[in-house]
Amino acid sequence: MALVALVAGAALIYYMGVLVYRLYFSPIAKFPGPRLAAATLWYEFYYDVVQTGQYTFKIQQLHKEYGPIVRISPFELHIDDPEYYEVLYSRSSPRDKYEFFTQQFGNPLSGFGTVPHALHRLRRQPLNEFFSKASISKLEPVLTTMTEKLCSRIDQYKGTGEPLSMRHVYMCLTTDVITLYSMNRSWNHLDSYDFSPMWCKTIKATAEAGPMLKQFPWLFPIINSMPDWMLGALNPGMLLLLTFQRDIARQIQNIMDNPEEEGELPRTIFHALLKSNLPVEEKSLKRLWQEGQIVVGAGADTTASVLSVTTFHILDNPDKLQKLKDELENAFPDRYAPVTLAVAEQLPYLTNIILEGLRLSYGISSRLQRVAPNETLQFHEWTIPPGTPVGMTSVMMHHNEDIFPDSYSFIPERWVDKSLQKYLVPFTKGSRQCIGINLARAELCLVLATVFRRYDMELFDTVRNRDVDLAHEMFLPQPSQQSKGVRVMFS
Ligand code: HEM
Repeated sequence: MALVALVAGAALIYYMGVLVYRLYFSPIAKFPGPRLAAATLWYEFYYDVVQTGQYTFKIQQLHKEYGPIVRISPFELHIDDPEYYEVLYSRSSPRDKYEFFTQQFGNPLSGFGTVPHALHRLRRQPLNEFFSKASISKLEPVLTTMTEKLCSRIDQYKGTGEPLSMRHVYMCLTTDVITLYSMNRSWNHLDSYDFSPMWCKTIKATAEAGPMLKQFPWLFPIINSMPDWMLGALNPGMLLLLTFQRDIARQIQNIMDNPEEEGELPRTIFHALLKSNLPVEEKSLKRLWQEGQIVVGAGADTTASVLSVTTFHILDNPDKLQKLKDELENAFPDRYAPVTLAVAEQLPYLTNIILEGLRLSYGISSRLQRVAPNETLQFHEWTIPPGTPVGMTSVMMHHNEDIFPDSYSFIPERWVDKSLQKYLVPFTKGSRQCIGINLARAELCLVLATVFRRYDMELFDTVRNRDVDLAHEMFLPQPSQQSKGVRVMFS
């Protein structure tokens, strides 16, 4: 009994000490923000886990109350000032990631999950050529074939009055493209009779588990050691994720066992990594499946979400729809001929539609922290000590009313002013910018041009604030839990 009291007393003194340190002596003690957020990570936990993806909205409010820089946790700062974006997300100065945040994905060995700047540079380098603009333009025939396959599936529904759930439909396409391109084996989701809704669920469940895993990373080994039946009963989403990981690992093991000849480009990202001059420990199966999981996960839902949100906004604005249709008809007189990327990319209205779609779908909706390991950052009168995680958020950038007036409205015309592009950050900027940006842009351009040239489309029971607008911030933006998705009828 006395021992228990002693331990409890010692723990209490320890936690009081931590509290006093965080509030008064931490290197970021002087930054404005709620005292509770400065004292404990439970503040963030409450908004992210208990309230399900609400911390982004709370941070928005905190900026209104405390100004453009806020301490949002015992360790982390957040900035809302579009002019600071390129300083924080620097291309030239070293920027680490923030381990507390990246650990939620369970992929510390992937480029995406890598914390130190130099190691990230090393890991990313062998993949750069694979996803360069030149490599992606060689991929056009594959993209065209996949887009035609998408159309043949849409044709089955055309004129039937049966709506299609566009995030599922688009995600089949984006998944087939990224798996074929990066692993040389398409998962053929476009062949699925119901557009693989389970796959969308898997990615959503992965993102949903993130906030909890971020706070309690020791859950990972427990999850990994559970038998499948138990995990499936406790959390079906996690089981889906493990199945996805195992599938990729099997495929890589196959490649490692049968290294094959190569064409102009390595046949898969794994061939590229295996033949690179990375040190041998960087070529382990464990690291490769983590890289594979990130590339497939990052390449599928992000692009599908932008396509689906953009489709909604075009159809929700009949005057813009007509303008787009006129431009496409002019450029591609035969509505059934495949669209060519070189022509589509030059169309000014389509280009502005895509920019506006990217703005209103945000890309990744959570804050992305960067840590300047050796540099003291200066933000107005505030001096930020080296090693401090600082985040900014695309949602706040894209709704800055000084830069994007009437920011919740879909106004492609605003992009006539090219200087605005500096503030569009769905792919973030700097050394950690999305590696798939060229592929994503090519997919957005080809798919939107093809679908809107070929079909007459109408929204089906799709309500913006229920089905489209950001309601839960789960790394990827999610609409309300009542959402039935963006549903479209084709004729
Ligand atoms: C519209 C579609 C897309 C958007 C909005 C998007 C957005 C982003 C963002 C914001 C990041 C940085 C994340 C961070 O800082 O933590 C990122 C990283 C990444 N994205 Fe994308 N992405 C898209 C499509 C793709 C595609 C098609 C691929 C396929 C290759 C891809 C692969 C990756 C990878 C591998 C990373 C990690 C890069 C690194 O850390 O070096 N993304 N993406």
